[in-house]
Amino acid sequence: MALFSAPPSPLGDLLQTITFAAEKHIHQRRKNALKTPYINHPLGVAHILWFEAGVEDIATLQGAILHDTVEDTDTTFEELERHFGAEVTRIVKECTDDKHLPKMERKRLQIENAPHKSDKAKLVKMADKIYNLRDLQKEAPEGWTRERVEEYFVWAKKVTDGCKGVNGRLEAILAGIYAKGP
Ligand SMILES: Nc1nc2c(ncn2[C@@H]2O[C@H](COP(=O)(O)OP(=O)(O)O)[C@@H](OP(=O)(O)OP(=O)(O)O)[C@H]2O)c(=O)[nH]1
Ligand SMILES: [Mn+2]
Repeated sequence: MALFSAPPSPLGDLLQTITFAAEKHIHQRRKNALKTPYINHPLGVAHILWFEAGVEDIATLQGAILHDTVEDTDTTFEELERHFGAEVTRIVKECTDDKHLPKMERKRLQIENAPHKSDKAKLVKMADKIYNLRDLQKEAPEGWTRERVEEYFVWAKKVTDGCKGVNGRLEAILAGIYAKGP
């Protein structure tokens, strides 16, 4: 409960965003052996953007923190709009797969749609893939074969190739990851 009215600030906006995402992902775990809390992933994506890519735009960082809330929890775009406004909601929308579609179709659409996304959504998409690829280099999710990991690398490259032109640092990190491989 707020005891006083905090002044508007990007730091406050970020805290609200982190708290919202943490509550939404509360029951979700990563697919690793330790079953890490899922919130580590969206926070890690925002961390890559700020600390490795030099991204200072708050809406982009908020989009990163919220990027899996609609896809993976009961969160709606209306709810995001109400709490965080139109720009943040648009970024999340651009990063959200339609879960009603078959998986193969979703994967195909990510490749096809990547080049047409906004610059801010491209930043989130690239950082999302960096986080997941690094996870795969450390440890495959439970039940994943070597082949499935390799296929993820091939597919992720096709998606991130379509995101080129907005951040050289992210592109360099991705090039290093693909050169090393799984
Ligand atoms: N590497 C890895 N990924 C994990 C882990 N736990 C959960 N994930 C999530 O799994 C997704 C990648 O697995 P897939 O089999 O391709 O997708 P699926 O979730 O639709 O089954 C990613 O979703 P996403 O972030 O929405 O991204 P993407 O599906 O668009 O790549 C990733 O965040 C983990 O321990 N390691
Ligand atoms: Mn993600």
